[in-house]
Amino acid sequence: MTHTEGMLRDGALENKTIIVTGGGTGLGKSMAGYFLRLGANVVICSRKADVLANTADELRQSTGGRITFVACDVRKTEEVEQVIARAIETFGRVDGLVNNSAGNFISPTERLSYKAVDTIVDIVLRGTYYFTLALGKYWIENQIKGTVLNIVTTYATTGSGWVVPSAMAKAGVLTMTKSLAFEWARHGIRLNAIAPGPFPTKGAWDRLFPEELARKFSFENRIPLARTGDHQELANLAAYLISNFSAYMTGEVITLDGGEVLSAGQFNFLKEVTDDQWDAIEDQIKSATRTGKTPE
Ligand SMILES: CCCCC/C=C/C(=O)SCCNC(=O)CCNC(=O)[C@H](O)C(C)(C)COP(=O)(O)OP(=O)(O)OC[C@H]1O[C@@H](n2cnc3c(N)ncnc32)[C@H](O)[C@@H]1OP(=O)(O)O
Ligand SMILES: NC(=O)C1=CN([C@@H]2O[C@H](COP(=O)(O)OP(=O)(O)OC[C@H]3O[C@@H](n4cnc5c(N)ncnc54)[C@H](OP(=O)(O)O)[C@@H]3O)[C@@H](O)[C@H]2O)C=CC1
Repeated sequence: MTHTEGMLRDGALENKTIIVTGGGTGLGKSMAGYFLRLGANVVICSRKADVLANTADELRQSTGGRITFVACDVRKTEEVEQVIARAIETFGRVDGLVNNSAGNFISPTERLSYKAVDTIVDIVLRGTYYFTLALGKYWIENQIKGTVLNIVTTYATTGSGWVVPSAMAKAGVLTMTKSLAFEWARHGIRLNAIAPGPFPTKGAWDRLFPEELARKFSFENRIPLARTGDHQELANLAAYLISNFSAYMTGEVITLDGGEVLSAGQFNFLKEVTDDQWDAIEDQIKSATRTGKTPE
């Protein structure tokens, strides 16, 4: 068994219909593909119909699963409602939602126009609460115990410079996850989140690690487990959180980042100390302890 293999048993998502926003590319496509392999019906949506059509064809062929797509800008409530209506029309009902669509790019915040900030916040935060609200109403009205999975970031909790609109919006999504998890628990609706570390995708890499930067900063040095994530690792966790296996979990955010977020640990700079230096340090500390002892 390796981390690049599917984790859940065959049929784990049978009879579930799951909407994956931003499912035409990157991590959304990988999650959609794995959900199909586990027997789910999948609806992918995003702005680019041609990208969605190609992904739907590819995944249908590779998995033999049932998938459809609807073009939708998650910032437009009418389009969000159309996706849900189409999903119900095609598959009879909706059981799960993965809020995965996002926009992001690195920039010094003082260089941003109001519109640039609005663009990111609207895709990430507004898009997520539009979809969640629309489906939540449908689930409550139809007594369906739906499940929401929100894809956030580790900096939704820590904050981060140079991606401030994304950080503000993802933090809002995380707070919504926890708040609604409590409020809607009485309807059997669960909400959880994943905070991924770096998982190579074209969308993220083009906007966050342009060549100029990629040459300078290596993930091997920054990430304790010395690698980026594999899409299947994220898909495994996503499938678990959307499945009935996680029925007792709600309001949780799970970090999947090879330990990257732990770099804030106050003594982690000691990573640079060699074994010889540790010998000397140990002697110094023990000697200071001895001389500091009260004489008998
Ligand atoms: C490894 C750790 C990962 C960390 C976490 C990762 C989080 C992620 O979210 S990665 C996912 C990244 N994927 C995407 O962003 C895909 C979708 N993105 C896009 O389509 C564009 O990048 C978009 C977000 C800018 C939206 O495109 P569009 O709706 O076409 O918007 P405009 O091109 O019209 O731009 C709107 C506004 O923003 C200004 N702007 C755009 N890029 C930049 C930039 N690089 N620097 C500064 N400003 C930028 C643009 O100029 C527009 O503003 P105005 O000029 O005032 O009109
Ligand atoms: N890759 C990584 O290392 C990390 C990613 N993440 C998160 O993972 C998720 C997926 O990112 P990733 O796969 O890397 O990047 P992608 O760029 O591949 O995915 C983003 C998706 O969002 C869609 N999208 C953008 N704007 C809109 C909109 N207005 N309406 C509907 N859909 C929209 C895009 O499709 P289209 O252009 O067709 O609209 C695209 O499919 C995001 O939530 C991201 O924040 C978090 C941490 C790390």
